[in-house]
Amino acid sequence: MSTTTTTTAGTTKLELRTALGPVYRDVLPNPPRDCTPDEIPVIDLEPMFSESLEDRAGVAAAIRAAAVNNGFFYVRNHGISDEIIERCRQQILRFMRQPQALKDRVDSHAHSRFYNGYLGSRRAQISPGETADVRESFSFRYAPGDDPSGDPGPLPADVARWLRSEDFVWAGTAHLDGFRAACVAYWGACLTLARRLVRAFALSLGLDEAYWDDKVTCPGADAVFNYYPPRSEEEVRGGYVGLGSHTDLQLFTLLWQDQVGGLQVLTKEGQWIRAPPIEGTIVVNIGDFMMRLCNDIYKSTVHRVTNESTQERVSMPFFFGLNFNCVEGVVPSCTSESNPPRYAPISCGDWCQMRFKIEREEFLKTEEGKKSAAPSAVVVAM
Ligand SMILES: O=C(O)CCC(=O)C(=O)O
Ligand SMILES: [Fe+2]
Repeated sequence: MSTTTTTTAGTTKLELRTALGPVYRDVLPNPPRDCTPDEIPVIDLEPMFSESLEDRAGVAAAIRAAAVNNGFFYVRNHGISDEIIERCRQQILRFMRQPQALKDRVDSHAHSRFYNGYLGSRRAQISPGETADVRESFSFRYAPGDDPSGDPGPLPADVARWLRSEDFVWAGTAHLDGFRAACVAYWGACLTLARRLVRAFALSLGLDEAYWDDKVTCPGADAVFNYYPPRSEEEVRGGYVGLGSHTDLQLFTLLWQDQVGGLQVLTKEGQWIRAPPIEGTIVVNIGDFMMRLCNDIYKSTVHRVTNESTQERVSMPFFFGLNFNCVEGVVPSCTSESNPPRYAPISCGDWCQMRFKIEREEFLKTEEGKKSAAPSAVVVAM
């Protein structure tokens, strides 16, 4: 590949935020280019739903190959219907196109204890060395009453204390007929798919398929609906990003994106590659917690988004992890006497909380962040 011949002299350092403090990556000076099918393959999930273990093992092997490489792949035949996706996308557009005051009813800074609700454009900055994010988002989390596998019923206290859903997100959007139902239907379909996929991941790591089954009963299942408006002239001139460079936090992310494009992935070599929309697919990428559990065999890969088009862009990631109370260390199949665990066990909940907190606290110290501390009733002029 031509990128490997570039000398290190022209590289730049990219600072990334992690739960444990900053880490750095070298980035080549080459402009972003399209990915090749080897770099971000398309995996057909049809055989994952087969009765035959051999079929399922084939999918697991394909996942492993992608996960050790760039940690990103597309899946098709994933089982989430076009109707569920389209209804959700339409409702997100409807929510985002409302007057600012209506969106601020569910403002995250003002109302949420757990980073749920609405975040306006330039109200967060995921990457410390880039700009605030020109992205609006609406987030909600696992609620037992909405679980597509059925309400798990009364939860033990150590599980219940980790529940992160908040009703204000639905109370403040109740005027949008069908909004909640469409969001929850998409979220539920993602959760069902993720619980299947986590079995394929277990198989891919040489574990029993059921290895994590009882640890995903009340899981990290965070929907974050992203809306990237076309950037203003000023934002284009200022080199504003849509969503700055970052890694995802949990086991893996399911990411539906519309046809506008803008997602980029940083390869091991330090080359930005575009992950263009492919109709009928969902992007899957490895998160930091999975990388910990498999002792770095699978890669939690840096990615970023900028909407360079003149259209609105919608993406609908779903972040999937273990039950937040589960304290999990490196899995047995990824460690040996000669390859000891690099990471201490930690709960998925603590892991996520650490980074969300750092991100919010650091942002509130920036100039743009200080404006977010304004009372929610005040629409702050940008
Ligand atoms: O919008 C996208 O394509 C990616 C979003 C993303 O990376 C995230 O929300 O973590
Ligand atoms: Fe992401």
